[in-house]
Amino acid sequence: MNFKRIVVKVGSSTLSNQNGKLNFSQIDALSRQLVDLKNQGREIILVSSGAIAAGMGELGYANKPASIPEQQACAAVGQGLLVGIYNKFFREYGAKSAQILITSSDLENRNRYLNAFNTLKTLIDHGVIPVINENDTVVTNEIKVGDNDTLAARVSGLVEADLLVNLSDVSGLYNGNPNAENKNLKLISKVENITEEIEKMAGGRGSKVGTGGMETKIEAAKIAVNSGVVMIIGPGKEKNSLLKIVEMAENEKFDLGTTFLTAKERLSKRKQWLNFNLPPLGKIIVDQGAADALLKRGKSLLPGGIVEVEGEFNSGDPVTISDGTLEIGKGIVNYSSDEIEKIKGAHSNEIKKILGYFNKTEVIHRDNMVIGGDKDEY
Ligand SMILES: Nc1ncnc2c1ncn2[C@@H]1O[C@H](COP(=O)(O)OP(=O)(O)O)[C@@H](O)[C@H]1O
Ligand SMILES: N[C@@H](CCC(=O)OP(=O)(O)O)C(=O)O
Repeated sequence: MNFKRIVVKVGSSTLSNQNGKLNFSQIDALSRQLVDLKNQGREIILVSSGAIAAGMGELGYANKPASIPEQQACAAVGQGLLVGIYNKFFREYGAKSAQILITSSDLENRNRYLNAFNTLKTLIDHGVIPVINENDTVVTNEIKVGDNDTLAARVSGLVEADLLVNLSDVSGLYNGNPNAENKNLKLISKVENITEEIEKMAGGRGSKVGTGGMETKIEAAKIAVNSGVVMIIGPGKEKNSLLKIVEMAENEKFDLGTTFLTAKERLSKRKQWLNFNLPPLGKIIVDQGAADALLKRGKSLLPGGIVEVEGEFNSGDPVTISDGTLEIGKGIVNYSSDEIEKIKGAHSNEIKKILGYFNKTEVIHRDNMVIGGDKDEY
């Protein structure tokens, strides 16, 4: 396998000490390895946490402050410091870098999503290593859950990366939380399917500076593998671990960390955006016939198969599709929740009579839909 385009995510716990002071040897070693990978002819994007941790030291906090505004203040102070340090090391090793601050809601907006792609692609074409972090000043949820893991996965789908390496303070995913003083834990070296059993293994954060723990890394792995990107969780602090991980992955070995394999083909960029970046605003529940048509026969959703509508949404909004028990997909609707309430169960040629006007035959067209079990879409 050839991994040309690689996204590397590094956690706060790898870049800083428990007291919030930055670990310069670690940042130096990471920068050197990133430039080595670039000099091997690869395209590299770094998603780096560590702004809050860097700011903690600067503003005199020994522990992560409890309030979100204080954490945001730390991030604002720390982000500049962090990027300055990366810049220094990258320049020393002969590479250029750029700062990109981005939030999940930026990626929900189709134009911003495509703008982010265009900027990243142009930077890569110039041989620059983009350094991405969440724009912590304007978000609160991401700070609470440590969304850089999922942000890195979304970015890896956005740029159509071949590999996402998530460097952490653990060697990979264990069959239990090492934080909970579990003994005799086993490292899972390869995950072919992210089953419920795998999800249950993941617990919360392990250090005073990390956020989200293994839970957010498993969520990230789901996004990555469904976007056609292999993801590896590996030890950030082990000497030359990043170089070793990339070499190992190219040789299809599984000696270091945990590798999440891609089971399916990459979703198209538009379907990735719909599936992983757009939060649903409502739910449409369909009958068994419609569920079968969507799951097995690649059909669009017509009003006749709809039994229930939940939430309030407009035409053009994203919704989930459920068979009443399980979520079977996601799509963008051609009718509002009020309109669907009126036309549900009806034949498409009755829409005009019921509403007094006609928009589209389908409530959700196949092109605007991602269905979980539908192999040809992955
Ligand atoms: N099953 C598990 N296997 C490995 N680590 C786990 C597991 N469950 C929870 N963890 C915790 O997740 C931590 C890594 O996540 P986190 O603290 O957010 O670090 P980072 O800053 O690298 O994102 C580990 O230190 C570990 O304590
Ligand atoms: N944006 C925050 C990091 C949030 C986060 O995801 O942290 P981590 O779990 O260390 O990757 C910061 O730079 O401090």
